[in-house]
Amino acid sequence: MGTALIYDEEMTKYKLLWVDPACKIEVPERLSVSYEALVRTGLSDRCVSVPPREALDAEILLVHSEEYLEGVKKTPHMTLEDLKEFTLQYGDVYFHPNIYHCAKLAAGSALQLVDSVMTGKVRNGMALVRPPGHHSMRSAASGFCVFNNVAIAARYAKQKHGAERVLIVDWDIHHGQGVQYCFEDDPSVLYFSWHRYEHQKFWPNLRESDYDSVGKGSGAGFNVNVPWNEVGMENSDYLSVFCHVLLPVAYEFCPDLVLVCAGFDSAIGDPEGEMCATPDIFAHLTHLLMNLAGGKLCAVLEGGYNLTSLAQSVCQTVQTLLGDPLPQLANLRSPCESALESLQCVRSVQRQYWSILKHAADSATTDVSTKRIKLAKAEEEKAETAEDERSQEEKVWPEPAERLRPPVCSVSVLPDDAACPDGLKRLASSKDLGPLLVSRIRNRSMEDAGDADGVATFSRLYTLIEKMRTNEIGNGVALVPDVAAAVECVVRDLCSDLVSRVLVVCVGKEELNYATADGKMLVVQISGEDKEEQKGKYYIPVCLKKGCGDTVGFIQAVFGLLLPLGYEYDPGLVLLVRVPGSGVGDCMWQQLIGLLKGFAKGHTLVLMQTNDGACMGPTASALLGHPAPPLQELLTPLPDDGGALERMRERLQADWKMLQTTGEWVC
Ligand SMILES: CC(O)(O)CCCCCNCCCN
Ligand SMILES: [Zn+2]
Repeated sequence: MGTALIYDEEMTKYKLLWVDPACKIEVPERLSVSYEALVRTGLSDRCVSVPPREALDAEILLVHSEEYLEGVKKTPHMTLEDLKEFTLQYGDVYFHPNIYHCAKLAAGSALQLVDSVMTGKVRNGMALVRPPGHHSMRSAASGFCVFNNVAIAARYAKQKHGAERVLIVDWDIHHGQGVQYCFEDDPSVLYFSWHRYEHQKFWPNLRESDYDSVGKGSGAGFNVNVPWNEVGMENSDYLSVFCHVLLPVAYEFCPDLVLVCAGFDSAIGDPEGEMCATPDIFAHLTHLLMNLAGGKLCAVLEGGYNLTSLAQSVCQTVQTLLGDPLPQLANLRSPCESALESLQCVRSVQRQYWSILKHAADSATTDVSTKRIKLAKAEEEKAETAEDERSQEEKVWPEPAERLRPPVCSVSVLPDDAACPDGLKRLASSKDLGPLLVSRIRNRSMEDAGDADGVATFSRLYTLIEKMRTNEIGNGVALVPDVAAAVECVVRDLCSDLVSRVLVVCVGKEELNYATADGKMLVVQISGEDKEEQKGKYYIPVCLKKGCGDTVGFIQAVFGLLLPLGYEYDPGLVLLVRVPGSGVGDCMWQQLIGLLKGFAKGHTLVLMQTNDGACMGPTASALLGHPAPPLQELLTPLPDDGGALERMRERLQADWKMLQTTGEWVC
């Protein structure tokens, strides 16, 4: 299934008609440069073009009041003076004779996108719209927004398509207060927003944008705010919040549909955000959401005012929606102190609502005086570096790397009598390994590798790994007689001269404890076995008391440990090993394969035991990029699992900074 793209140049036909410093950044070129970039890169041709439509009154009234709509309806006939007068009643927004028409098209575009995705016409999609929507409220325009496009889309998805749970992810750098107000008492819509806040000093300067606004009444826990109290946030800060807050909660929420308030003013170079995350981060943010809701994801443009980073970020997002390999995020740094403090505050306030966060460090015992002193200290430090004097130095960043699709997506290495799953190509050709490697293979591993087909298997694996390295092949799955022996052979003999860092993810209890101390491989083993302490930095046994069948425990391990480790380690290849009898469910297995594609440009080699072939179907489906089916409602985790994982994370974070979730300050 394809990716929808909704765009119409009509939405470029309104602009600021008078002087207003607060609004001058919201220009028509935002839309045209974004679309032109998609055309120039060939991405628009690969999308399913879906036309926008005007939202109907009834649809707008799903969120807005009659009197507000009636007022906006009058603007096309207003004189310039009337338009200015009408505008004065709202903040940081402007009206234009054509903005009502464009606002209906923007909202209608979001609805067209929801229809296309919910009816299965496409898998996912993006709507390039203006005016944006997430600040507009029931009876007020705000922050360049007239109608709340995404809020209307969420209500519409529930009413028309029977969606029961809708997740709204707002990665725009401003707080979408309009969305928060709309759903704060509604447990069927989970609103997540991060936003520049600076302790309420940044627009819209609302007390209710802070982390302790968790929703009201039955909606408590279904509003998640992550305030950024400093500028300059980077890729690692964004990924930490996704791994340690949004994704665990989103998986527990188990939405039927994901809507993204896709604002790109959170990217480097934007005058509003003043952040430092690079455009390719949106490839990963999009990817990390694509296995929720069976892949049903609708991204609707909100902000983004640096035309260069906006266009690049839009392309990164659409290219990921199309299923292309992800860019490698090089040299991630540690989340900064301020981000860690926000992370800790959010997790501690949300832990009472989300069992998956149950064991987050509890800093509810806020020592206000300490915090006040520290804040005062921070303020005076900040005063010294008087922000306004700080030169708005031109930010520069590298153009995102090209993301080439390999000619062959997925291959299989199978015994001759095993059927090749549809969609996969059977790797027949096997490189002549030469006597040295053959002898190493023979004497290293088990007896049956010694026989002809054993060596043939390994020579095919070598070929496969080599072709992944040259990006001729995306990923692959191999059935081998004995996975434990095969892993050792692959890592020690085949990868050693082909790949610099191999992330080995082992699901099940096989003894794999030969992690090299030199960091050439990182082994994360998830099993039900209570392992002795981990050996060194590069062998991390994760024990799930209820075994790998425990969905919540597994999700906690994936997001709390595996993904942050993987991002920090930045492997050139992922080796995913399925040990027979691990008990991991097919859905979880497919989710895992889907998520691990975010590493090593999607070069994953799955090793399974020949007698485990029953799982070949789901494995092939996930390797081919089909969205993993939603996990069934997540059950509450056994207390000890969560606690054990938290303790393990705290122990490991000295070595692995992406595992940190607490700052030195209490919040
Ligand atoms: C969609 C959006 O969230 O990007 C809209 C942001 C509105 C910002 C209003 N203040 C602007 C102050 C100018 N320095
Ligand atoms: Zn914004």
